[in-house]
Amino acid sequence: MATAQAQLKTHKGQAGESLLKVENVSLAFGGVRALRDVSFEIKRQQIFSIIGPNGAGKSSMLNCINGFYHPNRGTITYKGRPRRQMRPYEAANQGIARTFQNIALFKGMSTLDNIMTGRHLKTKATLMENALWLGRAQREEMEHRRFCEEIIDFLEIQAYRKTAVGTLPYGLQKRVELGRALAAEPELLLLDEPMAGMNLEEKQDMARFILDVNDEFGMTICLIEHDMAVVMDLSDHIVVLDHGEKIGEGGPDEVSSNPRVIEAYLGTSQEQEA
Ligand SMILES: Nc1ncnc2c1ncn2[C@@H]1O[C@H](COP(=O)(O)OP(=O)(O)OP(=O)(O)O)[C@@H](O)[C@H]1O
Repeated sequence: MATAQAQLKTHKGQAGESLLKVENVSLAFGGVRALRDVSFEIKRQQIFSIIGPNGAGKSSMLNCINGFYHPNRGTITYKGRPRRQMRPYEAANQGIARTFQNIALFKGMSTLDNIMTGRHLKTKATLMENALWLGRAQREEMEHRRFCEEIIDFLEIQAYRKTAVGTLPYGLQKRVELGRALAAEPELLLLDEPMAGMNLEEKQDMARFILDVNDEFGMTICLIEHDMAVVMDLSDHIVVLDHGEKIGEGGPDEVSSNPRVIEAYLGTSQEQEA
């Protein structure tokens, strides 16, 4: 039987192939233009970051990618298939998983049970089979449990597997949320501010897990993050948004020396950190 780690690797694809292409995407909420004609491409096995000041349109972009929002204009091509509109469950079915800026876990449920909810879309047994607890439902449940236990080992949260997540420190809750996203066996993992609210040690742990997920499973990761040290350390490629517009992109060196990016964002974020 394949281990969870082997299963997570099977989606690897060819490094450097286009996984997601965003072309001329615009999105407005009434008079607010959240995204204006934004284009970029995420390649397989990249760690790709979207940065920019508050209100720049970063979360709106993630919401377009995973089908929460539908762009007014433009196209998103995922695994070679262009689409204007995609519903969140379709995006999830096709291998896009996401964590949220504000943790979205079931606080009263254990770590294991929260991670198990990430396997929901992998369930093939019918409602009736589940209700009557027939053979296939039992086998699936055991298989999902084994998969989730292996994710728990990988994320080093064995000690908390039966603990209600609401009682865990913030950094560990974020790790459980990552575990739940991994349980869906995604090909594209969207992380919305994975380090927000963490202390230095928690940030270092999370950075290590993001790198391991990318290295060991070849998983493509797109993240939004305000901690520039983390972004510059982790990213292969960065896109910078400001007022809904793309104002720069490239590798960490290219982006951090781009005068437009420094003026709109890095200057202020560096001042805030000083
Ligand atoms: N559901 C919505 N309804 C109305 N306006 C929205 C909605 N979602 C986002 N906006 C607006 O779109 C713009 C971009 O917001 P978005 O949350 O995408 O920015 P962001 O870069 O993620 O910001 P932050 O770093 O503060 O999270 C903002 O002006 C915001 O108020």
